[in-house]
Parts: sequence; structure tokens; C-alpha cells
Amino acid sequence: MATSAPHALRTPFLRNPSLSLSSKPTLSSVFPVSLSSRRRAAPRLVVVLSAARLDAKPTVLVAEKLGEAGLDLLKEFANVDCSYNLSPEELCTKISLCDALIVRSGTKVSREVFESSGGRLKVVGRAGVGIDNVDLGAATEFGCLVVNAPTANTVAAAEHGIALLTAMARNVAQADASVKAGKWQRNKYVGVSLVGKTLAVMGFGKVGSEVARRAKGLGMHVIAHDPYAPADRARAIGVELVSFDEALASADFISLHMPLTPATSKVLNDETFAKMKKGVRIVNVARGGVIDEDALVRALDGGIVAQAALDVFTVEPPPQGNTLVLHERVTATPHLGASTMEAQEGVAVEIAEAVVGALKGELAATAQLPLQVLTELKPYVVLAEKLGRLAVQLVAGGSGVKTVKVSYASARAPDDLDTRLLRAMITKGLIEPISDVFVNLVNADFTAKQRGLRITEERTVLDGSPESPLDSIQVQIANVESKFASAISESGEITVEGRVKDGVPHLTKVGSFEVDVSLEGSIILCRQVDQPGMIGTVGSILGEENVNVSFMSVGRIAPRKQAVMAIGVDDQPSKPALKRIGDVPAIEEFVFLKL
Ligand SMILES: NC(=O)C1=CN([C@@H]2O[C@H](COP(=O)(O)OP(=O)(O)OC[C@H]3O[C@@H](n4cnc5c(N)ncnc54)[C@H](O)[C@@H]3O)[C@@H](O)[C@H]2O)C=CC1
Ligand SMILES: O=C(O)C(=O)COP(=O)(O)O
Repeated sequence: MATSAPHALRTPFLRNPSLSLSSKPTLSSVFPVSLSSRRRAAPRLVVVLSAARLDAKPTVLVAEKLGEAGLDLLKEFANVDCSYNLSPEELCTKISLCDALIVRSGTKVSREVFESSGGRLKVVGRAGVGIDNVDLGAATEFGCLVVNAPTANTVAAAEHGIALLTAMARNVAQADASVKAGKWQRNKYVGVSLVGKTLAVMGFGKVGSEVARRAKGLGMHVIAHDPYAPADRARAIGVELVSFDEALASADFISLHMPLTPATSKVLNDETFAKMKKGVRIVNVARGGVIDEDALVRALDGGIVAQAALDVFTVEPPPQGNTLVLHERVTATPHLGASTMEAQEGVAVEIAEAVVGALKGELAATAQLPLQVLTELKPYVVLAEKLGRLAVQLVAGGSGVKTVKVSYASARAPDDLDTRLLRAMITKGLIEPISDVFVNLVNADFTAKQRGLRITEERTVLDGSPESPLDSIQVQIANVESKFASAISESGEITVEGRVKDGVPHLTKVGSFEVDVSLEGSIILCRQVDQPGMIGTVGSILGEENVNVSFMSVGRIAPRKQAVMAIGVDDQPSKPALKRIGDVPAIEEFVFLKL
């Protein structure tokens, strides 16, 4: 049966993977060949491989319900195994036979899944936006791409946000339950009006801006907080971008639309609830983890929060008897934001296209950079990503992260340094901490373009030995404000610069200040009046808080004037520890940055 497939044998499969779509596989479902083994085969080896292996389709495991149109698309290219409701153990067992896995929010794609795949799993497709259920660190380590479907459920999520907002304001769910229980409590369920009220949209991305547009239609005054969103996009729909504290202080309603990241985890907590107007109402269709749920119960009971409408929870489904879910003034839905017929069909097609594209791109991408280049650039790759991560965490607001300039200083001739990988890693560092996007060499330029991020590159050719590929990399973000004003250079951009020293990436410049701190663990940057004893003061605060300091360095303009101190720390200091640092009189500003 698989003996004669001459057209397939002649197909230059490895040079043009898309041609594999039209070949007619034979033994594929019996023994699909893994992408990694295909990749390793040199083109001239193709003729000596068996036809069965050549023709084999990849296998895609669909672990949660996916729309038919998406399944049909997948089936044109792959063997599709739809196995829903697998236990974590069953998923780990099945995964070693799969090249791609498609999930929604109900499946945890943990490190164990990647470990169990034995290197065969090459693509994880998230049929939706949030990829917080995928262990991205493990995916990177195991060379697995993670793709999502970023657009098809935007409107559905926004409509659900509006549904919760209006239902909450008029007690629809509570009143419905009461009528069904045979009661007629017209006085108990008097609601509040939306017209003229202030809605703060937290996270002004795709869903947030659609919620804002719809809320304007309801006659609400809409403000938004999003440090990375362009002010002109907000202005275009009549929304003012404000600071986090201003949003909390002025909102009658708060609607959450940011991704779950280390920076947004439990961003609504005891401290931030205390900054809100008494009687505020909260809608969450983003992620449960952005709210400290125990603190929300306290805020509801303490009269700060009048009502909450929640589609998402820290643990899904929430445990039986959960106080928050059972709270009388809480309206809860079981993560239904994306669950419309239309959105699910759209998401299925979007993810199927992304997974097929990634499976094909996997083959093509490997040809892009020679191994020698990859090996040589390895420490610079780490440096590039960390500089991107640092730079974006320094952004406080402005016209959005749109214009980034990368400068490479190198003694190599311009045509002797391939910067694609470095640019991709800087893009990864800039985008991943603030979004639900997994960036890699294949999708970096496209992802940047999609988000309106313009990255320009500049080369400075240095004298000297071209032995090492690079002397330094500088990343600058233009037209933004910084939460650490000293990070703005004289030319007005957030500026960070780094070098590789003894194989270890170092941060060597922040704004106009020279520093030297290895980019391991995390970093605290402090601007202070240059005076003796500062290193000791801050060092002892961290010591008392049991935070291990790995590195400290001070860069100053001139003796006894301003200085920037960069402190490398192994662990995240507690809030009180950071407050103690901020309270040191000579410290004018400081920021904690996660790498
Ligand atoms: N309940 C559901 O079924 C659904 C939930 N979602 C969730 O909604 C959220 C938003 O999705 P999209 O709008 O598609 O994503 P998006 O990436 O278009 O928008 C997110 C926005 O949040 C901003 N942001 C990042 N960090 C922030 C911070 N610290 N403070 C304020 N803003 C910050 C980003 O700059 C971006 O503009 C995600 O968490 C996603 O997982 C999305 C679809 C359905
Ligand atoms: O797209 C998202 O981020 C969602 O939260 C939707 O989740 P779901 O696909 O409905 O499990």
C-alpha cells in the first residue's frame, strides 16, 4: 500500500513544506513521523526514507470542544484525535503520540505535558486568547511553539462584559432566582442606572476597547487605564486614558480586561480596593487571578464594593461552597465570555489555521539560521530578551509602546551579523510581559506588526577585534513616560543597554546612567542623592527581609549629585520591604523589575 508514492518522493518536501498538504499520505495514521525527525533529515536523504514515513501526516490532539469548521481544516493536513475530558495523566500518556495539541481554558498544559511528549510535541494551540494555562517557560525549554486565536472571540467577550454589567446593575440573576422560588420582591431588587456613570476599563486592548465603545452607547462616561495603549486610539472613541489610581478613585464601575501576567496578578487587592469609591461595582471577564478573591469578599462585606459580576475565577471551576460565588451581591457565570456559536466557529478556524501554519513554519523556520550563528549568539539572545523585558516594564503611559529603536554596537562588518534572532528576542521581551502572545523567531516580526510596534535597527561599527559578535545592545522606547524617570535618556526615550561579560548578560546603562548588574533574578533600580552609606542602607533592608542580593552597582552623573543604584536580587522583596526602600530619605524614586 505505501510502496508507491512516486509523486511524494519527488516532492521537495523539506524545501517547501506546504507541498505536503497536497500529497496523499498512506500509512500516516499508523505511524506518523514527528516533526523533529523530519527536520533532521537532509533533503537528499528523502529518497532513502520509506514512503510511509514521508507521507505521514502530523497528529493533532484536540483536547477540548472545537467548532466543526476548524476540525475540517485540521483534517486536511493532519490526523485529528478529538479526546475531550482527559485527566492530566491521560493527557500525558497521549501526548507522546502527538505533534500538536489544541486546548481551551479548561486544560492545564503543564511542564509534565511537555516532558511526557518526548520532544514530539511541536505546537500548542490555544483556541482563544489567554495562554495563562500553558507553562510558557516549559514550552520554550522544549522547543514548542504556542499559538493562540487572538481575535475571533473579542466581540463575544465584550458582549458578555456588557451583559454582566447591565445584569448586575439591575439584579437580573438574583431577581430571576427569586421569581423562580415563588417570590415577588420588587423593592428588594431596585437597581442602579448606568447613564452618566463612570466606567473604568482596565486594559484597553481588543476586548476593553469594544466594551468601552458599547458602554459609550449606553451613555456612560468611559475612562481607561492601560500603560501600553496609544492615547490617540482611546481618544478616537472618546475615552480618556488615566493612571491606575485615578481610574480606581473615579470609577462607579470597573471592568477588567488585562491579561494575567506577574504585573496584573491580584492587582485588585485590599490596598487597591481601599482606593476605590465606596459602592463601586466590578465586572471581570478577563482572568480570575487579577483579583485577590479573599480581598474582594472583604471589600463586599466592608461596603466598598456594592456588587461584582464575575465570569472568571482563580480556580475553575471554583470549589463547591465558595464564599465569593455564593455571595448575594455577586453574579457569576462559568467562564462564558467566548461562548457564542459565532465566536466558537471563528476561534476554531483561527486556531486551526495557526496550528497548521505553525506546523508548516516549524519545518521552514529551522532553515533560517545556521547552527553556528545560533551557538554564537546564545548569550546575546538572553541579553536581548531581558533588555526588552526591562524596557517595557519601565513604561508608565504615553502614546503606547509603538516605536522601538535597537542599536547594536559591533566590530563585525554589517553583513556579518544576522540580527533576526536578536530582534525576535527583543520583541519577545517587549510583548510577552504585557499580553497573551507567545513570541518566537517565526512569528516575531508579524506579531510586532500586528500590534503596531515598529522596531528599527541601527548598527554602530566599532574598531577592534570582530571576535565576539557584539559589544552592546541598546533598546529605546520612544514617546512614553516611565515609572522610573531616570530611565529616560537625554534624547527622551526609555533607554536600557547591556553587554555580555564572561558569557553572562549584564545591564550596563539605564537612561543616561552607567550601571553594571548581571541580568539574573530580578532588579531594583533606585535614584538617589549620591552619598556614602546608600548601598549599606538598602542592602541591610533587603538582608533583614531575607532577600538575597546578587549584585549592586552605582552609576552617577558626578560625585555627590544624583546616582542610580542597580541591585540584583534573587527573590521578590515583599511590599513592606519595597516600601522601606522607598522611605529612605535620600531615595528619590525606585522601581522593581522582574526579568
Ligand atoms: N472570559 C472569557 O471567556 C474571555 C476572556 N478573555 C480575556 O480578556 C483579556 C483581554 O483580552 P484581549 O482584549 O483580547 O487582549 P489584548 O491583548 O488585546 O488586550 C489586553 C490589554 O491589556 C493591557 N495591559 C497589559 N498589562 C496591563 C496592566 N498591567 N495594566 C493595564 N493594562 C494592561 C495591554 O496593553 C492590552 O492593551 C485577557 O485576559 C483574555 O484572556 C478574552 C476572551 C474571552
Ligand atoms: O479566550 C480566552 O481568553 C478565554 O478566556 C476563553 O476561554 P474558553 O476558550 O471559553 O475556555
